Amino acid sequence: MRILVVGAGAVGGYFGGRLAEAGRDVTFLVRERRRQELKERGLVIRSVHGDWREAVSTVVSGEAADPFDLVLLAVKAYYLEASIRDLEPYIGEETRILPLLNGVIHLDRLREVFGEERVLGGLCFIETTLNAQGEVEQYSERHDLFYGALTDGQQKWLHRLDETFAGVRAEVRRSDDIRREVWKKYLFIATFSGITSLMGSAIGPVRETASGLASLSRLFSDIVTAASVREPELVPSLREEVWRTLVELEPSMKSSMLRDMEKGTAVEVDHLHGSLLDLTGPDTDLSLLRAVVARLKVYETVRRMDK
Ligand SMILES: NC(=O)C1=CN([C@@H]2O[C@H](COP(=O)(O)OP(=O)(O)OC[C@H]3O[C@@H](n4cnc5c(N)ncnc54)[C@H](OP(=O)(O)O)[C@@H]3O)[C@@H](O)[C@H]2O)C=CC1
Ligand SMILES: CC(C)(CO)C(=O)C(=O)O
Repeated sequence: MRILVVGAGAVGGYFGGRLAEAGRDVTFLVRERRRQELKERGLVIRSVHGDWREAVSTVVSGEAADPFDLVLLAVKAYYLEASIRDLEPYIGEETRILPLLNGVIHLDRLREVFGEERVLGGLCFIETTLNAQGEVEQYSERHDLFYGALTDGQQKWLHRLDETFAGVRAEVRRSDDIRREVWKKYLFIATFSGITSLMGSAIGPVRETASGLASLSRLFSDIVTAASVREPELVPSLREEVWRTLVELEPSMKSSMLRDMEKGTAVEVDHLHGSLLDLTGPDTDLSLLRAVVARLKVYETVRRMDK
């Protein structure tokens, strides 16, 4: 199986690195700056599960390569359109794309561009970031990746993924209902990234403060209300389970969005939170969700003004 990992960042670098570590045939689609970094230092993973450093194969869009069997897509949502253009030459008739982005609307877009059969369902739970040296740093234990079929036709293809991930140093699981898992993660991450970014804090202190906990609860309720417009049966059925996850999270846990804000990089506000507001009209009372969008938009404005 020839694998193309699009984005050698916090997520792609980690799971792509673990696949390469297990001897799989992995190439990273990168841009020029990242290629230089990887050339000089190799791909470096610093993790509670064991560090790893190795030279990796890279391709920069435009360079010739045969179509790949599997594309692991791990870019931020604001680079989705550019990455679609960049990876198009490497997609063949039999290629399957496994996206690991948070959220859901990228799936609509990928299916529109590449066709429903090519796009699998996927997601991950991992707390990683790229440090100033371009190394993947992992902060907590979880390194879980879920994949599954979004169409009946994809079911027969999944055994190839089972084989590909066998023996890889990560918790990789096939899901029989990946759509449910993707939405569960979306409700969770929209709330978790929203509240930690709004409060500028890990989750523990938010829950420890009465008004912080009330805001967390209100934001979750707003997100469930908005998401239910699109998925009226599935979303309410996930409510209890996702809330339990939010109240049981390790107190020190921060979202990747908050980490991005601490680094001063862009945030996936339109993809994760704005798209939820788009599902409802302007009169729907979603005050906490609107406050999160406003906070993140102001952050983006300040970034632009500082440049
Ligand atoms: N980090 C985390 O802990 C988690 C993140 N996620 C989700 O995973 C997704 C990826 O996030 P994350 O890995 O943190 O993001 P990062 O910014 O760390 O990594 C994304 C990488 O993609 C590269 N990239 C972007 N566009 C292209 C392109 N056209 N061609 C080649 N490379 C490209 C960027 O490279 P360049 O340097 O050139 O810009 C960057 O290295 C997001 O949707 C995020 O929400 C999900 C779970 C956990
Ligand atoms: C919460 C976490 C770390 C779990 O994967 C995540 O998805 C994110 O912060 O983007």
